[in-house]
Amino acid sequence: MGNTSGRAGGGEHRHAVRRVTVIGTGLIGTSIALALRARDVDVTLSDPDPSSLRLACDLGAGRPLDESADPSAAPADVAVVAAPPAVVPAVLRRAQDRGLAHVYTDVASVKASVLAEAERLGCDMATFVPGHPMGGREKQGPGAARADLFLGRSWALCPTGKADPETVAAVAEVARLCGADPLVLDAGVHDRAVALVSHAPHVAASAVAARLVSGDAAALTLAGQGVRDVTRVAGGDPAMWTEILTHNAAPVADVLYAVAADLAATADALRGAAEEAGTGGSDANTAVAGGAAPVPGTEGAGRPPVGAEVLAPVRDLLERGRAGHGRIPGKHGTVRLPEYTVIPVVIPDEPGTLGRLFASAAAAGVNIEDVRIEHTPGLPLGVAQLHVLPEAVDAFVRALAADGWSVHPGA
Ligand SMILES: NC(=O)c1ccc[n+]([C@@H]2O[C@H](COP(=O)([O-])OP(=O)(O)OC[C@H]3O[C@@H](n4cnc5c(N)ncnc54)[C@H](O)[C@@H]3O)[C@@H](O)[C@H]2O)c1
Ligand SMILES: O=C(O)C(=O)C[C@]1(C(=O)O)C=C[C@@H](O)C=C1
Repeated sequence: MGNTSGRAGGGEHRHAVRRVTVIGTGLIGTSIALALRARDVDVTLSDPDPSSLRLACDLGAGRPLDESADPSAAPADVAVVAAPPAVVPAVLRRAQDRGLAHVYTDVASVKASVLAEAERLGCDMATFVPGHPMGGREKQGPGAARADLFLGRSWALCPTGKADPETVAAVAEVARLCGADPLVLDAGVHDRAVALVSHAPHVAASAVAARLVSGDAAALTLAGQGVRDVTRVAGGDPAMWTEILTHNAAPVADVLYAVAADLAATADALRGAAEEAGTGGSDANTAVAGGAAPVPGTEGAGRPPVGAEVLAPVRDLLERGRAGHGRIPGKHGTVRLPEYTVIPVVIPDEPGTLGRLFASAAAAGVNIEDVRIEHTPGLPLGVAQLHVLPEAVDAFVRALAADGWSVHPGA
């Protein structure tokens, strides 16, 4: 990105942010509000969907904005518009007209189109600093919100040049209060960057996941962590993602053509290898249902190995893939998240099991910080992966074992 980007002033222009209004209490708005509440910021909330607003308030994300009062009498320091990209400019314009805050930002996943429309609608660009926190989930709504969603993540800020440094500093402070690292960059540069690191990967994940729709049930039973990792984001909301992709269409298309070319070259090479090895078949489900097929490039089938030059494009993609993966900065940047120890517990797949397990934890005085359940369809057992603080592990394992649980520390 050369000199078109930079970390937002690290203290030079620190701005005290004490009152924030969040407009749109879905996943991102509520996560921001929860993070700000944890730093004692006074947060007011607004959403056209009363059930989202109520749930956000019940989660402790803030109190409802009094829509009947005149907000310009006591404007918030910052208003955060956390609505879908297409409505952000109109919501911003209305918030500015009402005088809700001194400074405004948004969180939309695309920036150039939002900026252009905000200008077209006559929004005040001197008080608007477009933003995009690079943390999220494949779930929607306030129920999925987490105060730690942005810890150690970059938070893009794309000021137009009309906003003064104090205004940019106020929004950078919101990002910092959420535990993120603000990064100032041009909107077009931002959109090309997220096409590469977020939007095209989302489409690629969906393309892989879409193959599973017609996948044989027997094949899906073999799903392990690999396919879960590769397709996690494909669980996102299709309506929201269609909007995001449409707003960043050209940069995403560029990346997808390159991905498609790599996939096509790899498929051609593998088809060539299969033909050379005389194994020909092309249906993944047939391969699973019909037993083991000879692996091209090995001597196992009693045929000569497939030539290295036939497989060169495959190897080349795998090498470049590993190199690209290695360039992704550490998941949480320089921020250290609490380290939890994972305690696997084998649990029967029957009603009430988790309740009893949590009751055992509570009786032992141990807080379960997070829980994941691994469960193979059709099996009567699953594994609950309980995340606890390291200092609680010994007492916890003893207590669970004493209660008769099949507990497997270190497994
Ligand atoms: N989901 C992610 O991982 C992620 C990450 C970073 C940024 N974003 C961006 O955050 C924004 C919100 O996404 P989300 O995932 O929180 O979606 P969400 O569906 O969880 O929440 C969107 C909220 O906006 C509200 N809303 C709709 N129209 C509105 C309007 N006119 N005025 C005010 N509120 C309105 C909805 O009622 C809903 O509560 C989007 O712009 C998205 O691009 C999403
Ligand atoms: O982690 C996820 O689930 C996300 O999809 C988050 C993610 C991303 O691609 O990193 C998705 C869209 C956003 O605009 C920002 C972040």
